[in-house]
Amino acid sequence: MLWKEVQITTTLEAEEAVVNAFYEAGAQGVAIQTLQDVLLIQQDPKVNFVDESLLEMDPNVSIIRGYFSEVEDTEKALDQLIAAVKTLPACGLDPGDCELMITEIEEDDWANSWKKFYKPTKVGKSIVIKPTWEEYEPGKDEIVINIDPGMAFGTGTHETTQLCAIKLEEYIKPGDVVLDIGCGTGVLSLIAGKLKAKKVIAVDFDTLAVRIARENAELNDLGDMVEIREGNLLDVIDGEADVIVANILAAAIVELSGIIRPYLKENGIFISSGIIIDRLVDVLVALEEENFKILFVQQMGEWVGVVAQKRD
Ligand SMILES: C[S@@+](CC[C@H](N)C(=O)[O-])C[C@H]1O[C@@H](n2cnc3c(N)ncnc32)[C@H](O)[C@@H]1O
Repeated sequence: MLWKEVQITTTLEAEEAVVNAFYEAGAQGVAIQTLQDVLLIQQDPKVNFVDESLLEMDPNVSIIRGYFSEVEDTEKALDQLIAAVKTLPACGLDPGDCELMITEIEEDDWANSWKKFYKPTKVGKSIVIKPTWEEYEPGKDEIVINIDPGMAFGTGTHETTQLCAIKLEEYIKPGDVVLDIGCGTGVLSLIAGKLKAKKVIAVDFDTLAVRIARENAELNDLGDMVEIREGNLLDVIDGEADVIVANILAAAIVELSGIIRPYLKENGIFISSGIIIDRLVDVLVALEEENFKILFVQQMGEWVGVVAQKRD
């Protein structure tokens, strides 16, 4: 179905009034974009990529986009919208230049527009994480992971994923048993599989992530070796692993630290991330209380990755 996207660039003070004008003119949906919002989105751990050019936005400007379906009389809607915006100065609001842009978009393009920002990403020495729809010619010794993230976290572009991936590359030995707690798209499990782990068990409590991770395992011919289970943290795990990786939030890493020992072999490695720098101390204290030796701490942006080893 075709949609008309009508964009008006206005001032922060006129933002609310312009949004109202959009709705009164019959817009089916309205999206607001300000520099403030972009900065907030960038800090959200569930968002993997932000178009860098958005960070150059004027901080005093608000871009409002309204969406009109083809069944509406868009000409009439536009006239009504423009008339409403023109009344704003009389109400004491300065709407600025009100630059207007109208674009026709396919509904499908709208839903998939984020895909153009997701490109193959090289992580560590040999890992390349690539979206399924991009072509990539691997170099010698490169390991390519194909990912279709759908709505799950884990494109490989986020600092926390990369912190874990780099350490998996360093610590996994052929034949290892690996657990991936909070697997999202399954990206870390697939890396472990391609690094020749013997068995990988991945867990997520999000049903959608579990489905997407299973699809990605099949896509990478790792369906037999990487097993995806739905559940909370270690609830659906039995047995011991050589390496456990968990890219969740600090609170979950602290909780895991207290229950993880029985699931790790002697001298086993626990790689964790998703830890915002302010919570690093809590994680380190929790690990030390459980007699883990801290082998490595690395920061990327405001995120930290920690590698710890189980001691007797
Ligand atoms: C930050 S994402 C990491 C995804 C992927 N492992 C990566 O590194 O890109 C965290 C994932 O953990 C899952 N998660 C959060 N809390 C969990 C819990 N208590 N038990 C299982 N999964 C959890 C979320 O659903 C999400 O998919």
